[in-house]
Amino acid sequence: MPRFAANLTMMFTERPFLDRFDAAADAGFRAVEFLFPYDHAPDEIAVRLQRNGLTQALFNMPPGNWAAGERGLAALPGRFDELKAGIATALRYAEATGCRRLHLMAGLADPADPAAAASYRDAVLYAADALGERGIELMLEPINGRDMPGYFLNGFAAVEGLIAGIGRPNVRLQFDIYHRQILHGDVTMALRRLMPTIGHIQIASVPSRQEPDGEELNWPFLFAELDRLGYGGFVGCEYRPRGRTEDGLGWFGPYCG
Ligand SMILES: O=C(O)[C@@H](O)C(=O)CO
Ligand SMILES: [Mg+2]
Repeated sequence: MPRFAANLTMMFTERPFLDRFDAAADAGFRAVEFLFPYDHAPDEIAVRLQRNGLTQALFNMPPGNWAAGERGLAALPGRFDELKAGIATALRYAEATGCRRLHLMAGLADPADPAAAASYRDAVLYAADALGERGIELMLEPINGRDMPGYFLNGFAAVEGLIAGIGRPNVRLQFDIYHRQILHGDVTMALRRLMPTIGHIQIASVPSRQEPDGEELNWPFLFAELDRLGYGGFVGCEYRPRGRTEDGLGWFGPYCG
């Protein structure tokens, strides 16, 4: 049975961030993920995890100035020092929370620009080694250009090629099924082919990005497929509930507990 992680950036937003840990545990989740923890001290988050018996499945490294529209620094030439400082910050949070996976966002840049491509590769190598020393996996996630126009990592092929050629076993694919379906479709065959490189999976219905309980994809089939493929990682519930989060958890009933 897949191990689902509630995404606390999108779910349980009826409550302040730190209270969402309690709500996720009350709803039956044993793991959580979120985009960014940096508005709160590492220990505050660790306390919420511990008191609820939750595992921190994943979070993102600092993305630059998110409020100003930045979506990562890795592919931005000239931002390497800031990127390194962000990785050091993320590692402090990973240590406090016991998190074994960190996502490095690429940023808004033209994938055909050689300077952006070189910057991205250097950033991935640096992050891979910094995380690898601590036994942490580095996640790279293709994101569709409708949700994030201008994002550097806007297709699966580039990530697949990078992971295959970079020679760092802790660099893994963050396979967000929502983005995959919008970008390329063929979700099941991609899961089968890419399973050896997948370090984390995320889900949301397509196209609404709401509960994984309908629309384009057959969720019970996909969840059973993850079991057939022997996927042992987490499945992040990165969706925006249609209404109150708890009211939309009918899909989770068979997998809870
Ligand atoms: O799919 C997404 O958007 C996220 O996983 C993310 O990390 C960036 O927003
Ligand atoms: Mg995602």
